Amino acid sequence: MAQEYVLSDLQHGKAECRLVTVERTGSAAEQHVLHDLNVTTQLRGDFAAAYTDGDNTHVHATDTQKNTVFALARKHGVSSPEELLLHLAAHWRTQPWVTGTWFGAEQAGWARLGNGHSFVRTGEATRTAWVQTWGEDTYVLAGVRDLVVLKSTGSEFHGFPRDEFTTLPETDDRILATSVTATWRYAGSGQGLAYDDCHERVRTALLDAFAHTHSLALQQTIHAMASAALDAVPEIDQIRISCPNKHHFLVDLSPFAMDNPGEVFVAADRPYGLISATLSRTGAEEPRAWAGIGG
Ligand SMILES: O=c1[nH]c(=O)c2[nH]c(=O)[nH]c2[nH]1
Repeated sequence: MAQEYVLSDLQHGKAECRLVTVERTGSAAEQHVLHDLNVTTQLRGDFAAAYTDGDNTHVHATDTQKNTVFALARKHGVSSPEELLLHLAAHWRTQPWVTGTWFGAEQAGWARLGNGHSFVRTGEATRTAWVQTWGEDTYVLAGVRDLVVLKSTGSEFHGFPRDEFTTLPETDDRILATSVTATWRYAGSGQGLAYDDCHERVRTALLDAFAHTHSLALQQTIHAMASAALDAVPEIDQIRISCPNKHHFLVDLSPFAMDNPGEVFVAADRPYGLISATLSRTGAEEPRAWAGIGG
């Protein structure tokens, strides 16, 4: 007898559409506005026949989805990654057989080089955004990744359990370094907000909290950063932060008859601690909003 299996979690779309737009003012001394995005689309819906029978009647081709990214960028412009994704969601959620959508974007930064049309890539961090719909519900999330920060003092780690496998010494002064991935969810349906401004305020809150928290654990710093973001930006309801602990170990220079009073370190790249948490306003948990969103 043939086995019965359950087919689920069907989605298809185009990953990593590299979209670059140039907003032109048309004046003689043009100040172009550049947007550099990496957009991924995913549709959920009644697509089972394509998997079971190769029947593509309901399949909105991933090529069509890619074209829609570029066409809607032309039609609406790209005022922010969130707004472009909301236009994509508004388009696709009304198409036949589509019951849900998922759109993600990463934005690379470009800084001006003075003449209005020349730019240099800023490597500091990548801005991220997601819009997803489940039936009538819309969720807008945004974030930052690869925000690399370090403090050369003001970090301790002690009081942890010791057993037969523990070798880590306790410390009251160490380097704390990490690469912050933070993702936040805008309250309610998350629409109609000043996304660039919100992004800047969250980023500032995260960096200020990192700098000004005297850290007893990276966990405590993560909590301080998340709280600072929720305090500073009422437009957001939840924030998830994930941080690798980029260990810096004091080098033993005693074989060379040298001391090392916290000045020479080896930066180890792996393994690394990996620590994360989500902080939500009370009652604001929305697990569906986070489906398919890492970090
Ligand atoms: O801030 C830290 N948190 C940990 O959980 C941990 N574990 C570890 O080995 N070092 C650290 N540092």
